[in-house]
Amino acid sequence: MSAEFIDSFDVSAEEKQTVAPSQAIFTSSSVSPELNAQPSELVDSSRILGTVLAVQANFYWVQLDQTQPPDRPSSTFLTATSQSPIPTTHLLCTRRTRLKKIGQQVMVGDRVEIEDPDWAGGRGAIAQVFPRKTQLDRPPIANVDQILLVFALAEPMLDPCQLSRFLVKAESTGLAICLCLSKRDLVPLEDAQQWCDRLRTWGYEPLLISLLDETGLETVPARLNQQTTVVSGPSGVGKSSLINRLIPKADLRVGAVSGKLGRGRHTTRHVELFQLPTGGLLADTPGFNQPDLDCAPAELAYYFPEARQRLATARCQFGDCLHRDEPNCAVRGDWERYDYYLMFLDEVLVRQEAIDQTRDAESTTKVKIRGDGQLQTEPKLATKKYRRPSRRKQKQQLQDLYSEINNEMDTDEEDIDEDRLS
Ligand SMILES: Nc1nc2c(ncn2[C@@H]2O[C@H](COP(=O)(O)OP(=O)(O)OP(=O)(O)O)[C@@H](O)[C@H]2O)c(=O)[nH]1
Ligand SMILES: [Zn+2]
Repeated sequence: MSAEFIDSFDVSAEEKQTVAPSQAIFTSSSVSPELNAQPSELVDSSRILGTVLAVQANFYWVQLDQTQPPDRPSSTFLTATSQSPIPTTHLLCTRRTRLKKIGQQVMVGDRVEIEDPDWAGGRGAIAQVFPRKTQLDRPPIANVDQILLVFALAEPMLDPCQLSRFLVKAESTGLAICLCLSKRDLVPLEDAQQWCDRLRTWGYEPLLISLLDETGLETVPARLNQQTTVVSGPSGVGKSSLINRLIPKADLRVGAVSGKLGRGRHTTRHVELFQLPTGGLLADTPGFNQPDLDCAPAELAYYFPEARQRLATARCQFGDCLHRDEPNCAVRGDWERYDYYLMFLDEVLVRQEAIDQTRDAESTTKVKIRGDGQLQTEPKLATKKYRRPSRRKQKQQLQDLYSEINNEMDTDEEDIDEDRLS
């Protein structure tokens, strides 16, 4: 996002679209049918199409597909307010009232059509949001193709359980995953190679990089080319450093690893897509160390490539097998991460149970047996706290209030008398 975009609008911290570090990451939601009902992007050079790179309050920073309107010469325009040059590759847009009325949100990553461009002022209005291919809720980004998961080989130490947790969370989005092991310079080459071999048995082909001695960096752009990628990983693994290297314009702050836990400072706040020089878009996410696992217990096995592979070639005896101690289970076995599977399964089962209990407690109907023995569903009475008090109780409350006021008046009078005396 340009500095002008951030600086020209005085928005409060609450209004800015931010992702708190405590939030679970990679919550994806299914794409709404209304969105899919909208017209698609037709090839028509008279239409102004673009991608939303950043959102702040009610303004959208849109990168245009075409660098300038076809009927205008290539040039740079000045804004009336800042007098700083705004390239015609981007427009600062509002959302058409019609979209607001139908509740159409505009997210970072959305493909949009712009109307009424004010080329000199660098402004426009979003008239249409095209159907989303994918939608992440946390961080809120549309049309993401893949997740670049960065883990350091050291500082902070690579923990296979934590890595598995991030991988499961990333797998649950259904997006492609690119795993990157950073800080190669901090461990002997053999150790790094061992990690790569180990991760291959998990079903991943990691990139091995070091920003310090610049090894492996040439492998990264090819994996990001023409894709929209979200970078994720624990704090302090070098995500911001990597993005700054790939996109110097991004200028993300790099935090030093600090504290007993070897955690990095959390410096990443805005949800924003940066353009890769080679083509494609990249978003940073805040570093955090413990993503919540919130998938359904029955889905969990599918987020381990090793289990997925087993299920592709064999079937468990029971359709609802959770792959613990059920007979003739195709998943249970001596694969390295099976114990992590069991551990995460316990976690999602506990969570599921808590959700079920809340649902029962919040149920608004109750089942009654009628005189003729038939079951009948009827609405639950409001809880006591919302029931209207009885007349007797109301009268009692009034009397209490009356005597309370009388007592207070007596006390006040006594105080006044005392004042007079003193
Ligand atoms: N030795 C070594 N240090 C690195 C490398 N890459 C990054 N660092 C250092 O690691 C520390 C953390 O880097 P950041 O880029 O801030 O890490 P981050 O993942 O963005 O951290 P958060 O913003 O907390 O999520 C900084 O001190 C970097 O200089 C590397 O390849 N080798
Ligand atoms: Zn099974």
